[in-house]
Amino acid sequence: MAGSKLVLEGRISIISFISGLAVIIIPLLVNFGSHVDWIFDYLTDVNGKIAIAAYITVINGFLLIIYKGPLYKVAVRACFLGFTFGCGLTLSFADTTWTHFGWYMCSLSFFHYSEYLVTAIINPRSLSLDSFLLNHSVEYTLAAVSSWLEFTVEKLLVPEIKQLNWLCLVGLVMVMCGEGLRKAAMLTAGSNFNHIVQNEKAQSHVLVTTGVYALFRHPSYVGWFYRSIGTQIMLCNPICILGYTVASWRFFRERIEEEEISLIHFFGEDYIEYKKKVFTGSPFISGIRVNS
Ligand SMILES: C[S@@+](CC[C@H](N)C(=O)[O-])C[C@H]1O[C@@H](n2cnc3c(N)ncnc32)[C@H](O)[C@@H]1O
Repeated sequence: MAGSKLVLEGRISIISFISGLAVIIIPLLVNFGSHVDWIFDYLTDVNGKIAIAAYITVINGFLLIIYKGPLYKVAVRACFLGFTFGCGLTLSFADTTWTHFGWYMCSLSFFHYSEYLVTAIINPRSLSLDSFLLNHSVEYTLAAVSSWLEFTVEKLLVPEIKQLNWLCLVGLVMVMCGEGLRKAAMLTAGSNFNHIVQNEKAQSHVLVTTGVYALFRHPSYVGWFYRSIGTQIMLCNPICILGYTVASWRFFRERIEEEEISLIHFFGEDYIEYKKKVFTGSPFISGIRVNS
């Protein structure tokens, strides 16, 4: 991989993500006087909303003219994620009680975009629109929508629990560490990493046991697990903190067992030896039992 060029889809996704992200310059271009909370004024102002809507419409029009068919589908998704990141960033710096939701918007859009970009770098042969993980599963979508609903309802009924700054910071740190660990795992495993668990061994598939794989057997799942709980801590969503913890723990317990059956089939004794030495990384998950 070293020295090789990023595939066309990857390059288009970067341009499109930045085009969406550039929405942050709109409030900077418009002079709203010397208000301290001028970004908040801008966000709530009708003209501000019209400017944002006009911006995204124009950018989408450009993408539609420049890119055709499958390339447009990549561009529009990356642009939407960049736009969400930009709106989240603007909200984060605004003088509003929605700051932590702004952090959440940034973390969610960054996660989905970086999954695509890193896949384009490490394993372009497996790259597809699914690499954005936007349509991961019905359960995943339901979990996301539930967290937005819980945040909104509690913000209306018990607004004080949404302002626990220290807790939001703990969540933010968990999100950043989890995200970092996941991306480190993807970059370490390289072309051996695939969003779809492989049941047939590719000729080039080798067992990775170095870097973060020397610390944990399933570092990308560890990262995802803590990152997803971190998003709910950041939003101070008590119901979803519990729900996300239980649901993701069950999901990864099953997933790790299934994956390890294939890995033992692929690498035999080498994987069994590796399994003896290195912990899965997830609490109370030991992986597939092997009789030796
Ligand atoms: C979504 S990746 C997850 C990798 C790993 N479970 C983790 O959490 O970092 C799934 C793919 O990685 C492959 N894989 C998992 N562990 C591996 C290892 N130590 N070396 C090489 N390939 C591995 C599996 O065969 C599967 O196709």
